[in-house]
Amino acid sequence: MGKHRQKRHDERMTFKLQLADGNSVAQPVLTMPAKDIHKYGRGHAVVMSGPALKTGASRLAARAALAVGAGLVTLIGDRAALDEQAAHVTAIMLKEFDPVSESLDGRVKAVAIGPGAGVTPETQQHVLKMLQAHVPVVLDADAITVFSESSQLLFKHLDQNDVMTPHHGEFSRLFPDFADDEPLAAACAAARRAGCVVVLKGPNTIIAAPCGKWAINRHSSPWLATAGSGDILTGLICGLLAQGVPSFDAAAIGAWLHGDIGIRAGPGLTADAMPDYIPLVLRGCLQED
Ligand SMILES: NC(=O)C1=CN([C@@H]2O[C@H](COP(=O)(O)OP(=O)(O)OC[C@H]3O[C@@H](n4cnc5c(N)ncnc54)[C@H](O)[C@@H]3O)[C@@H](O)[C@H]2O)[C@@H](O)CC1
Ligand SMILES: Nc1ncnc2c1ncn2[C@@H]1O[C@H](COP(=O)(O)OP(=O)(O)O)[C@@H](O)[C@H]1O
Repeated sequence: MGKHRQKRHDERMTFKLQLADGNSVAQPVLTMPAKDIHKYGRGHAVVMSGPALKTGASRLAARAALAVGAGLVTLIGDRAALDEQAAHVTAIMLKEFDPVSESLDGRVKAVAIGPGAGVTPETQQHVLKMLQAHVPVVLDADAITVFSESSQLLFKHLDQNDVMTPHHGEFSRLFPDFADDEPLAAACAAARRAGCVVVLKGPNTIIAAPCGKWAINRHSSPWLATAGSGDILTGLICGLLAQGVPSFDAAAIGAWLHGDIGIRAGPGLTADAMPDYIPLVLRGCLQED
């Protein structure tokens, strides 16, 4: 394992993954946080903003990370991007930050990068820099595509605490030799090769770990096929990781919660509206003493 990881605190873990029939993701159990918890105890998540005029996708991810329970969420990026973000967010914090020359605050517990990032050399640099930090990283969208021609470089920096969330198009670019395989076999082979958790998205979403463990989330709805829906999933997983949920469980629970949003909301669902369903979805999972 290349990266130093922070010790996970079981008392901080309020989400429990449940599997039915061996590998089907079932409704997770959410327990109340400790009475004396504070926001840093619930975890600080960081989402890398896309550049100006491409900030929407990262904002969706940040909103989902906060709503799923991270105690604090910060969008990081350049000044022009943050000026745009500032017109839209309130509870989410903003920090001007250059991942190449600066390091993350030691209290950050999870990072998401890729939504709206752009397929550019800068995105590749930013991803590699984030992967050198001490925290789990969720890679989505352009953070995956940008390594189409240099997948080995990416795989060298990933470990089992990281999660990547490709749709089939992104998957085919990074794993062209598995792209035509049956999805379960493809996702498992990809996780082994990449050395991280792979979430192969679709009507059924497959979650595969490098150790061979896998699960399928069938709890979903075609209303989720809407622009920005995957950015919400990225934020959910990042927010769960920030709360100390282990990466495989965070990916599987995130997929179930995402599906539940689609089922509850139904027709007319847009990604903008998805974070508003998260409290309802979480209440459905809550086990009160
Ligand atoms: N509100 C926003 O600002 C949004 C920004 N987005 C960003 O837009 C950029 C491009 O992302 P896209 O995902 O649209 O495009 P991609 O750059 O991944 O390419 C889409 C191409 O992949 C193919 N493909 C194959 N299988 C697919 C599948 N299962 N789902 C989707 N496409 C598939 C499509 O046919 C299409 O030609 C990313 O940076 C993304 O984060 C999107 O997330 C949508 C919302
Ligand atoms: N037909 C479908 N049924 C169920 N879920 C779907 C369907 N189509 C897409 N989804 C889900 O919606 C999300 C779409 O993500 P993605 O393709 O990355 O879109 P975007 O880049 O616009 O955010 C994924 O989580 C995927 O599993």
